[in-house]
This record gives sequence, structure tokens and C-alpha cells, in this order.
Amino acid sequence: MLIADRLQKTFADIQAVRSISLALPPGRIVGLVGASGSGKSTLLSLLAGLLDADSGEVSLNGKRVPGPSEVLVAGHTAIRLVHQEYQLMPNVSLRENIAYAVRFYEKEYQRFRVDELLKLCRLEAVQGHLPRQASGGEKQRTAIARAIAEKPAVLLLDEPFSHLDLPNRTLIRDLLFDLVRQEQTACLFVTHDATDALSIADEVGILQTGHLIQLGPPVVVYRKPITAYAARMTGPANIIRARHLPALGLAASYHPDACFCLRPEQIHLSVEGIPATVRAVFFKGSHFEVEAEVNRYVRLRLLTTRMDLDIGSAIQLQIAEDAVWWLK
Ligand SMILES: Nc1ncnc2c1ncn2[C@@H]1O[C@H](COP(=O)(O)OP(=O)(O)OP(=O)(O)O)[C@@H](O)[C@H]1O
Repeated sequence: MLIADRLQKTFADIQAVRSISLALPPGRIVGLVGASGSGKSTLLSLLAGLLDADSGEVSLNGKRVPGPSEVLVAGHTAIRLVHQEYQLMPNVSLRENIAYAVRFYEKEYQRFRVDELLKLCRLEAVQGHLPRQASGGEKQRTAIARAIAEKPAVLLLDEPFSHLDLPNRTLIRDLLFDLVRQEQTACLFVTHDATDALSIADEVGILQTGHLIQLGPPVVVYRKPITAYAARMTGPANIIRARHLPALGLAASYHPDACFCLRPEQIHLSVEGIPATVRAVFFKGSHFEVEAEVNRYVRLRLLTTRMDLDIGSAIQLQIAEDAVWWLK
């Protein structure tokens, strides 16, 4: 189990990581979501033993992970970090890039392990390609294969899904899912887009200006975000002030300035309810996202499969009292 205990890191006057504690057990996936500059990469480097913490510590199975200033070669053999830029050797094939990680083993085992990794990472068909002949998704999977070649206890990934198209994102997601189950690897990835984190992680954390402000199962973090920032980082959200509750047919029970979150899928179109006017309709493939104006102060995003809505359509909305989630 990888444990971070009150990690702190400051660069000049920027507090990049502020007292972050978390636990990463084997066979589990943790996804950390945060805006640009929230401290994601710094935290990964600290967890990998590639950056010295100002205070706090990282331990793996009860043993402290030393920072780079304490060892000759920075990093820990059982903790692997996959960078955003993949960092592959440019002049050798994808297969050789992976084989390099197991070069000190017997030839027969090398061949066996590389074949196994190529299969796991769905790279068999392109194993002879050079990195420049490979797609972003293939390079990402090669970087992951190389990182897991020696069966590390912990796999850390920096934005593994960014710059990839939907089929490749799905491939990486399935690969991490299989890997963690098969090899009991502990996996932590950081991302600025929560979609993948919510679908694959056992726990999702929200990073804001160096603080880990929330950590919990995806459904809980999505349904009960602690702040407006956490709500927005985890998906589309209507953030509304309490003073507008009566206009939504809900009891005004809080301070007028308090904010609450309503997820778009919690607002339903009905034959009778709060009158609203459609101001925009966005086609999303499986459904439409609709922007509805309730009055000059309140516009709501909602989801529907109805095909007949257009700008200016009159609609009626229903919102259950228990859909309202108060934010700090
Ligand atoms: N080596 C450094 N020297 C000075 N400041 C740094 C250094 N590394 C990071 N920072 C600062 O620390 C803060 C956190 O940076 P970090 O790269 O960890 O954020 P991030 O969430 O990974 O951002 P992004 O999503 O844009 O990569 C930022 O304000 C950044 O400018």
C-alpha cells in the first residue's frame, strides 16, 4: 500500500501541494481531478520519489520512499510514473522500447514478458513501428507497457487520457482496468477531465490550489460535491443561489446566498411543472442537452431524449426536493 502523509511542496511563493494525505491499496484505482496548476504533476513526482517534499512523507508497504536528494538514482523501483509526453526512445521499435525495461532478465523470460505485455496493451499488430510511426494511443500504451514490465507495485499516470480520441481513451481505460485486476497494481492517475476518472476509478479526488478538497467513491463525489469547484470538475452542474429556490418550485430553507448544485439529469421535463423556455439545444449523440430559461436570473441545463425541442419551445420542468445538494 502506498501512503502519502501530509505532503507539502512549495516553489518560491507557490504552495503547489498542501498537506495532502491519501492511501493507495493494491488492486485499486484512484483518479485525481484538478484544474491546470492545481498541483497534479507535483503530487505525482512526490509520490514517485522524484521530488523532495518540504514536509510529510511517502511510504510503500510501511517503508519510507526517499526523495531524490537522498539517493543516487532518483525514483523507486516499485513505483513507476508514466509521463504525459510518453518519453519513448525514438529510434527503436515499440517492442524494443518495452523490452528495454526487462533487459536484465534472461532472454527467454524477456521474450515471454514482452509478448504478454504487447497482448495486454493491444500492441501486437504495431510492435515493429517506431514511435514516430505510432498513434498517440499506441505510444501511450507502449509507455504503460514499459512502466508495468517489471510488475511495479504502484503505477502513476499523468493525464493518461488527454490528447486521445474516444476509441483510444476507451482502450486505455479498459487496459488499466484489466491491469489492476490481473496484476493487483495500485494505480493513481491525474486528469483535468473527470469523465474517465468517474468511470474507472474506485476513488476520485478533487485537487484545488494544492489542496485535496474531497476524496471518495465516484458516485458520492459526483452526487455530493463539496464545493461549486468540485461540482464543476466532475461534470455539468447547475449552481444556483438559494434565493431562486421558490422559482423552481422548491422550499427556500437556507440563507439566500447559499449555493446548491443540481445535476442536469435531475431536472425532468413534464406535462405540468415550472414553466421555462428553451434557449439552446445541443445534440450529444445519445441525448440532447437543453438550456432552459426559468426567469431572467435562472437558466438550467438539463438532459432529454425528446426530439421536438427547439429554441423558443415552451417546456415545463420538475425537480425533486432531494435532488438539491448544498455546497460549502
Ligand atoms: N519547478 C517549478 N518551479 C516553480 N513553480 C512550479 C514548478 N513546478 C510547478 N510549479 C507551480 O506549482 C503549481 C502546480 O503545478 P503543477 O504542474 O503541479 O500543476 P498541474 O495541476 O499538474 O498543472 P497542469 O494541469 O497545467 O499540468 C503551479 O502554479 C506551477 O506553476
